[in-house]
Amino acid sequence: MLEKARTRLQAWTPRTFDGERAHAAVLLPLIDAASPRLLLTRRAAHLSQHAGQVAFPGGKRDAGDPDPESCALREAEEEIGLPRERVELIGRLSDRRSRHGLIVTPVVGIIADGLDFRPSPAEIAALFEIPLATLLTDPRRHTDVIDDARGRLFVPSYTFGEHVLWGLSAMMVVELLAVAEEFFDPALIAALGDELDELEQHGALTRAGIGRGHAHQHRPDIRGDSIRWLTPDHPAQRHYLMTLASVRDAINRALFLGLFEFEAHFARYPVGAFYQRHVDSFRGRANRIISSVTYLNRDWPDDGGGEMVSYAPGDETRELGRVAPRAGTFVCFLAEEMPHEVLPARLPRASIAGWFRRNSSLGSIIDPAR
Ligand SMILES: O=C(O)CCC(=O)C(=O)O
Ligand SMILES: [Fe+2]
Repeated sequence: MLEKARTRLQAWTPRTFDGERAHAAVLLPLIDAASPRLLLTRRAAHLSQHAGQVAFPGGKRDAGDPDPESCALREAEEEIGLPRERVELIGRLSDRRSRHGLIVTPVVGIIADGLDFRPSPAEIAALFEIPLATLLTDPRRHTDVIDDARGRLFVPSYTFGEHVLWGLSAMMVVELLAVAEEFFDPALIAALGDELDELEQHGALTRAGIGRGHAHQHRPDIRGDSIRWLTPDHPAQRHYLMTLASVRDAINRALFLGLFEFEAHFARYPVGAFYQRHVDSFRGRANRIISSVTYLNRDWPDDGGGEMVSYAPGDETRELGRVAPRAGTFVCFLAEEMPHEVLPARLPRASIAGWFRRNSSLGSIIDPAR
């Protein structure tokens, strides 16, 4: 598992705060064991900031720290007595802004099992470890709704005995799990890619349009992909639909969204094709609640283009982020909220776009599937 985490973190582009230097750093220590564990601390009760809270070892950058890694390693050495030469750094996660306005860069490191820590009583009240496998079951006790400069965030709060892991540290854990864990088996992604190739060779794709029912029209100036709806008749497609049904259940458990159905289509964007900025559902008019996209492109080059660009809900000019369409990458977002577009690609681009639906009719408007 850590082998994968290593390669996946290396390929990950964490978000940074534009033009702002990170002012603090923390170390997420991953203990190398058959079932890897994450090492956490509870800060001493008498500290001036974040007293008694669960956190990763770390702190503010010194003049002597050339980068966030040096800062995190120095702090970990001071706080828990972890010698820096015992840490194999494997990557960074996205910067986070603390409640006090501090920008924190998380760095991830692997350490051996059975190291002898020496927590500093001045700073640390307790050290504890949580298996990644436990965190992957999403054992949240509740969900905190946090309004942040980037929008509203739903952040899990986990309780482990007397320790509560929440806030910034929980966000870091969620990102680590999302990056390090391979959600889809690469063999499934490859099989889906092969099925799409085959459908294309048999002329089974149709040019995608925009609008539903009578309003449906082909507008290659707006979107240039060709599609085919997934069916459970093919093993790989069935497996994909079943996996997404488990995602639906997990989302319903955590967020009470009442998602009911899932529909998805393969999409092939020829070289140079794009999909202009749009939202996938119009507020109150339809029942697509969450959009999902899974990319199928093996060995996608850094300069391949074809990124999906997302924009801030309510401010379509503010870019939120870009996702390269690399095989196995999976994205999910609120269908009515988030404008997004597909940039032209240098190579044919393959994906599966899907929607979790709520089954409802609103007055006289009955929203049909598709
Ligand atoms: O392929 C993508 O990245 C997004 C596709 C999309 O926005 C859509 O099909 O509605
Ligand atoms: Fe879309």
